[in-house]
Amino acid sequence: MLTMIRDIAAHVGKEVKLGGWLYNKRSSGKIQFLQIRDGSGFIQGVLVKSQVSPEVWEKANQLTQESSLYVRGTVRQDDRAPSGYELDVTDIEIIQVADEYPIALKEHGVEFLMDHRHLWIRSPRQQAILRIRAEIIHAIQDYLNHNGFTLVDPPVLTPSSCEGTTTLFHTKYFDEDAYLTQSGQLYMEAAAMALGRVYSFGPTFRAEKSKTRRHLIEFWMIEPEMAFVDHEGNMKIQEELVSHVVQHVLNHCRRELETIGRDIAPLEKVKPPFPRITYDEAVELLKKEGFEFEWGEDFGAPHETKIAESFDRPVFITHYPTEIKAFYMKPDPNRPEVVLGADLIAPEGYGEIIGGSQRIDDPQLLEQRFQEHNLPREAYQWYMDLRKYGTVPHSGFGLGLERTVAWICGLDHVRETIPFPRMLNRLYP
Ligand SMILES: NC(=O)C[C@H]([NH3+])C(=O)NS(=O)(=O)OC[C@H]1O[C@@H](n2cnc3c(N)ncnc32)[C@H](O)[C@@H]1O
Ligand SMILES: [Mg+2]
Repeated sequence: MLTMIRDIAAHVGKEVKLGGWLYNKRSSGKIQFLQIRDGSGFIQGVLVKSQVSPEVWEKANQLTQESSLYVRGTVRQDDRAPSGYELDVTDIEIIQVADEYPIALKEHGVEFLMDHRHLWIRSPRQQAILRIRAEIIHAIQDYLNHNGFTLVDPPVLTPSSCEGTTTLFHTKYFDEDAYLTQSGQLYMEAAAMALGRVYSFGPTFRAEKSKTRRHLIEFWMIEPEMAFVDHEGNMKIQEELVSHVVQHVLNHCRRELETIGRDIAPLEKVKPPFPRITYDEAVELLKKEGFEFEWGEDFGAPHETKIAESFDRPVFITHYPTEIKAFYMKPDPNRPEVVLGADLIAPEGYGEIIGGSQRIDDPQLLEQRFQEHNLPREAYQWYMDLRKYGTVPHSGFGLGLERTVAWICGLDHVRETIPFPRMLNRLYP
C-alpha cells in the first residue's frame, strides 16, 4: 500500500513506499537530493552513495524531470526541509524515464505555458490555485447546503437566451436551433417555485469577443434563486456567502496562499455587511474622480476599479438603469427607470464577481419586456407560466467562479483560475 506524502507525518522512523514524479534533483557528488511529488505534496528524498547499492545510485542518475517512479525509504523529521520531513531513500523503481520536459524550471512566455496547460498544471503554483478553486467550490456548497438551498441542475442545451442574444453559442438540436446556456437562472426560477431555495453550479457559455483578463468563453457559475426573498435579502445572502468563502479559504488554504504569494491582509477585511452604493452615487463618485461619464452608460473595468478603491471590502452597486440591464430584472416601483438589482464589485481591481436582482413577478410587465426586448414569445412560454401559476416575489444571483478565484488568489488573469481555459482564439488543449 503506497503512503501519500500528505500523510507522511504519521510515518516518522518507519519505512514507506511512495509513488510519484521527480519534480527536480540536485547532486553534491556523494549525495543526491530528489524532489519528489505525488499530487498530494512534495518531499525531498536523500540518497547517500555509500548507503545504497550501485544499481539504486545509477537509477537516480538516470532520472529526468517528471520521470515517474516508486521510491522506498525511511521517514525522518527535519525542520530544515520545506515539508518538515525527508525520506532517506533505500530503493528506487523507475516507471518511466520522462522525455526532456518542455516546462523547465525557468520563466516561460504565457502562450507557451497555455499551449502546455496540460503539463503546466503540474507546477506548484498551478496546483495551489486549483486546490484553492476546489476549496472555494466546497465552501460555496457548504454554505448553501447548510442554509436551506437544494442543488438543482439546469439544462446546458437551451432554446433561448437569458443574457441577451449577442453572446449566444448556436448549435443544432436535430432539426431545431439550440444554444449553449448563458446562465441557468430562468430554470432556477422554475425550481425555486418548487423547492423554495435552490442553486445551480455548472459551466456557462458566452461567445464574448472580449480579450480581457476577466473574460472566459466557458466559465463556471453558481446561481442561487430564492422564493419570497427581495432585493435587500438577496444582497444579504450574497455578502454572507462571499464572507463564508473567504474565511474558509483563510482557514484551510494557508499553505497554498503562501505558495502563490497572496497578501491575505485585504481578505481578512471581508466581513459583512458590505457597503452599498447606488448607480447614481457611483456616477457622482466617478465624476468627482475626473471621469467623463454619462448617466445611462454601463461601468467598464476602470470604473469598477475606481469605485472599489473607496472601500476595503466588496461593494454592491445597486439600482442600475433599467435600460442597460437584462429583461427579467424588476424595476424599482418608486423609480421604474432603475432596477432592484446589484453587481458585487470585488476590491483590488477584480471588478464584478456577482450579478443579481429581484425578478419581475408581474405577468403583464413580463409580457411588455418580451416585446421591448423582441424575445421569441413561444420559447419563453414556460417562463411566463411561472407568473401565471402562483407568482411570488423572488430574487437570485450568479457568482462567477473564476473571477472569485482570481480575486481571492490575487491573480492577474482568469486563465490561471480554471484547469483548461477557453478564451478568444484558445480551444487547445
Ligand atoms: N442567476 C443570475 O442572476 C445570473 C445572471 N443570469 C447572469 O448571468 N448575470 S451576469 O451576466 O452578470 O453573470 C454573472 C457573473 O458571471 C461572471 N461572468 C459573466 N460573464 C463572464 C465571462 N465572460 N467570463 C468570466 N466570468 C463571467 C461574472 O462574475 C458575473 O458577475
Ligand atoms: Mg453582470
